[in-house]
Amino acid sequence: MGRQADLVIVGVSVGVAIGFLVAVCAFFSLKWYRKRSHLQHSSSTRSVTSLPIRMNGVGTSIDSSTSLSNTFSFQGPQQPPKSPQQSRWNGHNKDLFASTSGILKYSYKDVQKATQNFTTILGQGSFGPVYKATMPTSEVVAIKVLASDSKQGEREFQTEVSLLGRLHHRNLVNLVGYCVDKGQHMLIYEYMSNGSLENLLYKEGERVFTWEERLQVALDISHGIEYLHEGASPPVIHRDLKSANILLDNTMRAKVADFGLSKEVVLDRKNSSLKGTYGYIDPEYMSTNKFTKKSDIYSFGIIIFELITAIHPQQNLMEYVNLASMSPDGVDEILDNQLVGKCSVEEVRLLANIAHKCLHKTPKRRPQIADVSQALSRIRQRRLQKEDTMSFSVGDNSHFVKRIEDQQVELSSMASIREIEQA
Ligand SMILES: Nc1ncnc2c1ncn2[C@@H]1O[C@H](COP(=O)(O)OP(=O)(O)OP(=O)(O)O)[C@@H](O)[C@H]1O
Repeated sequence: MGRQADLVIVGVSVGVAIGFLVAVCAFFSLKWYRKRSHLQHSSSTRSVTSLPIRMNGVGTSIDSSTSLSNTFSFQGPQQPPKSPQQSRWNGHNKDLFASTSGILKYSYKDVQKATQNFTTILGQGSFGPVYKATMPTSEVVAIKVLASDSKQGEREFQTEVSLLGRLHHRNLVNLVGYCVDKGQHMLIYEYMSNGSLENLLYKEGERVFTWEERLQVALDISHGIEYLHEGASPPVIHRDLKSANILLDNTMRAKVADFGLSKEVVLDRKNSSLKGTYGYIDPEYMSTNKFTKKSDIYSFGIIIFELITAIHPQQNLMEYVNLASMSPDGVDEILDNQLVGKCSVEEVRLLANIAHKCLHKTPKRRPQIADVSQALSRIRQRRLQKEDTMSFSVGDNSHFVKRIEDQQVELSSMASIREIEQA
């Protein structure tokens, strides 16, 4: 009986011990499971909702669900080689593109707020409206909203984002951000407070546009194109150079805008396969359908004549130019009224001569953009030298005036000495 009681006690103790062990194991397993599932949850939340990135010194976050990863691939020279860790995070590479190219990605909400719910319209282009906006970084920008029903617009949007990510020059309008959210595609550019060259030349009531400013604008455009043709790798042909695509900043320095957004030309209300804008298109391109750098040079020649004459290419500019070219001083007759008597006729003729070369019928005989820049620089240097000579001669006169004044002082003091002696 006593032995039986011992056995029961041992059995109960073993049972209690096993039960305790099982309970302890269950407790720790539960704790470990909870910890693990929490970690998994937080890491998946991070990768699905937002990626914190830092660009241009500004911290921001990108919504990975709206990344461009599924729509196009980017292979710019500035993209750093992928690290093994990056390759594993394949789904987020395009967000890294946004950070490496320095172009910020904004949400629809950000843009809506920055444009005061799209009420600050600057103008309407063929791709959609453009709004003025102040971003959370307090930078003032221009936001181009691409029409959502335009398939071509979407393709061009992708082209421009990838292009501009690698193109930076002081004479190009910088892309500073973009938004692809809620079915909308928007491009965010630096704000150019003096608007387009087209508005400056043709809108009534715009400020006086001096000859010196026009020469500088021509040189700025030339440098912008030079960067596209000679500096970018691979080279970029603009395809839609026109005064509406030249924008001016607060100091009246010009920048080339809208590369990557060239659109098809509408002829007889039908889209042709040609790209560009009526009045600026190289006739050689119209007949061969081959667009080269020299077609951009042609369009630039037209812009130079706009600067000289303030006649719009869609208002028979070329007819006036051809008529004027029949006599050596013909260009004086078509000079913008604002400039008459306020600029050097010699300089006008030199500039017209450059424009004529750009418009040569045979593309091969048109100058390269670097030659155009040089020729424009020479006109400006010439003017600066002239100004120097003039200021030197003005300086000489003042020297003579000073000497005469000194002599007068000397004479009068001599006279007063004589008066004293006589007294
Ligand atoms: N970065 C900018 N800063 C200030 N204003 C701008 C900027 N970009 C465009 N605008 C203005 O917005 C208007 C529309 O510009 P947009 O580039 O869309 O069309 P466009 O070049 O005039 O015509 P198209 O689309 O037919 O080429 C123009 O009046 C232009 O001056």
